[in-house]
Amino acid sequence: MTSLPIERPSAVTAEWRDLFALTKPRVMTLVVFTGLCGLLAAPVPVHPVLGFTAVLCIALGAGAAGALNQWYEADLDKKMKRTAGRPLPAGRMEPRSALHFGVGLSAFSVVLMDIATNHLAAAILAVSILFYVVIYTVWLKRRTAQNIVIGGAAGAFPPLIGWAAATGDVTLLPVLLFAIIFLWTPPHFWALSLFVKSDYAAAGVPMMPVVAGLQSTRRQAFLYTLPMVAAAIAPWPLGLTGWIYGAASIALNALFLLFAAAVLANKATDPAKMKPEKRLFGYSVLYLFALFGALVIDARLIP
Ligand code: HEM
Ligand SMILES: CC(C)=CCC/C(C)=C/CC/C(C)=C/COP(=O)(O)OP(=O)(O)O
Repeated sequence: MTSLPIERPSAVTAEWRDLFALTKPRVMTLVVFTGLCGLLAAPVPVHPVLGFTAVLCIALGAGAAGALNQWYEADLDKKMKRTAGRPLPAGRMEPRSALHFGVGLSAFSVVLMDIATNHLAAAILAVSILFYVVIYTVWLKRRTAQNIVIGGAAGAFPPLIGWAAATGDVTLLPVLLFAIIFLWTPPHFWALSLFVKSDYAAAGVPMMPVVAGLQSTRRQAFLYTLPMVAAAIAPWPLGLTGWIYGAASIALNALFLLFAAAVLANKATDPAKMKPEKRLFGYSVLYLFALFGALVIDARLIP
């Protein structure tokens, strides 16, 4: 019997795959989606080529920031099960290549955004990259359990960038979109950190459950959920959106509150018994996709 030849990826394919992995593609889908929604929710017609270029710049900038984050924290990533297989800790890539890739792509995304749209959008993109790399990764992540509260602001900028790219300015609605993601980040991340606490403890990263304990983290995640719900519903009573967004946001936020309350009520210390935490984390991702999707449907369907 003849055996079939095993297909191995060529070295070149494997290198491209690692460069792509350096951009944290799964997490960045939501970053890019919220940026796209900020652009589409703006009350101005946007030329498709310009819109596409703006969203591409957000994707490139976010990916570049992800690469710089991985360049800086390869030592931490090596100590955690979830991240040990990344290109740098696994030794499949030279740190210098990741640094050049991250710096080059950051500069390219900001310059292209500036040429294609306007100074404001390019400036906010540059601030987001710097915020994630310098404020979060270099400064706060290893120093304080408030790292993701302050540093997490980086991930809240994309809708502002999209809106600014379309209109050249920033008004109340995009500021509320920023606030929603800013307040969403603690329940999103702390839900996850509750059931991967041991990973962070092993790496010596002062994430909230490691520093303040499980119950305090559950309480704080719930406390951020309350203003998040208010910020997420506010655009409708303020007259900034129509009823489609209003109805969707009430339903989505009611469910978020319910899941966050279930986490608050859970007293488990064993990750195997943290179903409510896993559910809240999974739902947090779905929630943001659905909320921003509803915003665009509302903005485009209701004149
Ligand atoms: C500092 C703030 C944040 C931290 C520390 C954080 C951390 C994490 C971690 C550790 C994961 C799971 C593992 C992974 O796929 O790498 C994750 C998943 C995810 N995060 Fe966040 N996150 C933050 C903010 C955000 C923001 C602002 C967004 C987008 C708006 C986002 C979108 C996602 C998505 C879509 C996933 C699921 C990825 C998948 O399916 O694998 N995160 N986050
Ligand atoms: C436009 C632009 C520049 C956007 C930036 C997007 C941004 C800040 C996203 C934050 C989400 C993210 C990848 C968190 C991971 O935290 P971590 O680095 O602690 O996670 P890890 O443990 O998986 O490395």
